[in-house]
Amino acid sequence: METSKLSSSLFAGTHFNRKRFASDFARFHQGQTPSPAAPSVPSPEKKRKRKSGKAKAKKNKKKRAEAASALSSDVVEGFNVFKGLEGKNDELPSEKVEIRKDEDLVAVRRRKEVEREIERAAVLRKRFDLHIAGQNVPAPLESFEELISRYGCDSYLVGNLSKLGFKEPTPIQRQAIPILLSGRECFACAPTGSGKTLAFLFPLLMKIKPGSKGGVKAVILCPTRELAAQTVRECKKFAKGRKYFIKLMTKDLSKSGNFKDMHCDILVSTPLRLDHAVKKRDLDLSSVEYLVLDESDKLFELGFVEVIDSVVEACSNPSIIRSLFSATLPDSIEALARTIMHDAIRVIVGRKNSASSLIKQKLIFAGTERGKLLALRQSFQESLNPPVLIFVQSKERAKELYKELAFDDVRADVIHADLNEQQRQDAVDNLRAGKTWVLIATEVIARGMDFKGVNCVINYDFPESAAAYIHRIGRCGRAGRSGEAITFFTEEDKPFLRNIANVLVSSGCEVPSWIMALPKLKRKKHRVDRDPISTLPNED
Ligand SMILES: Nc1ncnc2c1ncn2[C@@H]1O[C@H](COP(=O)(O)OP(=O)(O)OP(=O)(O)O)[C@@H](O)[C@H]1O
Repeated sequence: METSKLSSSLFAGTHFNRKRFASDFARFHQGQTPSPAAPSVPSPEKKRKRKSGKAKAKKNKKKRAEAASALSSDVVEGFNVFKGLEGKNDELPSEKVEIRKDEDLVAVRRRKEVEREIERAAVLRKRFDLHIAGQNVPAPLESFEELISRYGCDSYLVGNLSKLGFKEPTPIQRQAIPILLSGRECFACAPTGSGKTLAFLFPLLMKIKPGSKGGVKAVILCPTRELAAQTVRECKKFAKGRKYFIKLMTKDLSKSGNFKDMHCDILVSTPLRLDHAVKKRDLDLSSVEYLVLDESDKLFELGFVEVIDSVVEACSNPSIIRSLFSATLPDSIEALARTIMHDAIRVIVGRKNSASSLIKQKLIFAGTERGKLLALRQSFQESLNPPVLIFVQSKERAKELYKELAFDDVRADVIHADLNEQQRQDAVDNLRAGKTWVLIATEVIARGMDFKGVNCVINYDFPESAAAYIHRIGRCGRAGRSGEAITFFTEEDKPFLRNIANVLVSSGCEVPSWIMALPKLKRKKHRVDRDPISTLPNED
């Protein structure tokens, strides 16, 4: 970025009382202290020179005042270049001049320090492809150790990260953690598998006293039970060795929990279970200091909005800090979410709503439903690189495909909403443990689930939106590993191809030109009625 562009974006949207401080700026920029002595009568020549000099000085003063005013906005915590300048005027008595000079030097030093901090932050943001919007955004982290030096983090917690093999913060962690630690609300949009979970959990662990009494301190909402359970597991790993009460809102707890006697620092739940507990079991959320909406765009989708509203209302602590995290954040959802946020900062890593660049994506034309089954078998014969996730559009189709693959020589399993909680968890665990090679799934595990080792995602049924596509394929290519995503399409899917093709193109994958020439569709979602999955001829 050019310097001028960089500074204009850094300094955008600032306010400063120029009239009040202009003389101070002019002074410390010129490195001179105005003489308090009475002025002598100037000659006409001197007058003219002084006039043009004055005009120049005025111009320079204005420029400097503007630059200094800008500096005051992108503040490094606790710094204010102009601290202590209030209430000064130009006509200082002579005995104060020396003090004034010292003050000027201090101010210049402070200003330089702030400039250096701003430059350092800008360099880091550029390096890690971080894009921010908002006022007074704290500088990104250079390392996890900075959490100790800058924010007084318990070195034990940082030690846990290194035990987990986390050497460096990921880009979203670099920026979102300081934002939350500075008590600011935020919208965070970063690619799948880029470490958003730690980005919202770590500030909670740093800020909340373990085992504190007085009610729930943090609530994390996730769209599915599997994701909520995974978040609890992750949180416990990061908090290991400290006695936090980290609770998952299970079905039983939601229906029959005695919340008055419950010790809970961090509560993770799906929206409906939490809402049920609040309304039917008198769960009090008025002490909640942090509310995190993970996969926030999903939570704000129709059907959930009212429940979210109700939970937000129940978290009535006026100083609550809310944050929204997702790999996709449509403008409409952001606008809706802003209505509940307060002076929120927006952080985007890379390009908004794009797929992870670590995934090699392919579109395959399979013609018909029967063609898809043939293509799948063929691809397994050519190369089966387990673990593989296969997404279909409904639980009926998941069962049908499972029946087909059960006769083949692949260790397949299935996960969908008709299975009970334990069966769903077993299916996930078996894939993680390598006992199953292929897991056939519905949207239930499309979001947030962390399968580190998944090598390939196959969209057997075309995804219903670009966001669904990004989340599905994001089950591979996580934590810096590469992955492969294959998407089958039939004649029926052709009108919706372009939306998905745009995602491929924006992450640098090749797409045939005829697909890019297809008309753009206004409708963002689609679901095709499909023939059942079967190698047997149709009975009718
Ligand atoms: N700083 C780090 N260093 C190394 N690995 C990390 C780091 N932070 C997170 N991870 C690992 O990266 C993986 C993905 O993290 P996480 O599940 O938080 O991704 P995400 O951004 O929430 O993805 P999604 O959008 O799919 O929910 C996890 O296995 C996690 O343990």
